[in-house]
Amino acid sequence: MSALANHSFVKMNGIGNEIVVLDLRDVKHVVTPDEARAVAARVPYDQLMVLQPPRLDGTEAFIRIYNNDGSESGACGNGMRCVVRQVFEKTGQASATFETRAGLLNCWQGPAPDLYTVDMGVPKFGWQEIPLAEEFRDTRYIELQIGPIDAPILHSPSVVNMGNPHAVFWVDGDVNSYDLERFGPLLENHPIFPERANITLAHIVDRDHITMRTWERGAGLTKACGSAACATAVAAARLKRANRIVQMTLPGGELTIEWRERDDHVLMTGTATFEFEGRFEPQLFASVA
Ligand SMILES: N[C@@H](CCC[C@H](N)C(=O)O)C(=O)O
Repeated sequence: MSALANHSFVKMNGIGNEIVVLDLRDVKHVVTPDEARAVAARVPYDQLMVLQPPRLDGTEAFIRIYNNDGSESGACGNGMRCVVRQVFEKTGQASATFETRAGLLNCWQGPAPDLYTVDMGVPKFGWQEIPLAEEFRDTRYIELQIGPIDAPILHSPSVVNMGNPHAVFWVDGDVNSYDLERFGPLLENHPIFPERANITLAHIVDRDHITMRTWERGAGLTKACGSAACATAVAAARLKRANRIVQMTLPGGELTIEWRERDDHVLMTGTATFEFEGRFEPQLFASVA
């Protein structure tokens, strides 16, 4: 029987990004793609954040991040804030370090009681780090052969790795006026992205404010993608079109992103909302590997 049978979970959201938090620190079990998809069929989520026993001294947990298609990612900003809130409410802590596949993340409560900040680390810009399938010396803009997509503005994204791959397409005006549902999957799976990519449309309102919308790798259209907000803020600052502290407006809410001058770390601040707790019925995993 699956180790997840009868296990408790918590449903949360990070400004509308649907998150399930599953604390498996008491169980030696790595969730399989089939189990991740079975959980999504029972409790629809964008990302499943699984806490595994810590592998390093001084860390709270090793976090595995699953998209609802069963694939794994190195980063999920909104999901991390949900994990942080859960852990802090249980332990009374106000700061902690977590390990992810992309590295160590320092997290803390603040600057207001309902806000959580995650240090998302240092962005990467090298074409092999994103990764891209071929060499681009300058990743502030890359020329993409997009093919049959009938959207002429979608051609030169900025690309950034924020623990996961991101392509940011700069658009004028309302980010909702583009058919992201149609061309998101084509761009996510474009051959230039060997590990696929998260696809964002972003509009720079002014140097302190950006609006954006994301088609997520492995999850589709979501109300918010925290790592995409970080990638977008950093890409805009790299192009000298925005300041290093910016307000990001996503369909699900607001995030503040700071690309810290002194060490190039990206700090993401926003809320994390509790929805409900539950327990998985054993039969959910009956036919699962
Ligand atoms: N919603 C997330 C990003 C989740 C992972 C992403 N879909 C990927 O596969 O890289 C966020 O808030 O960062």
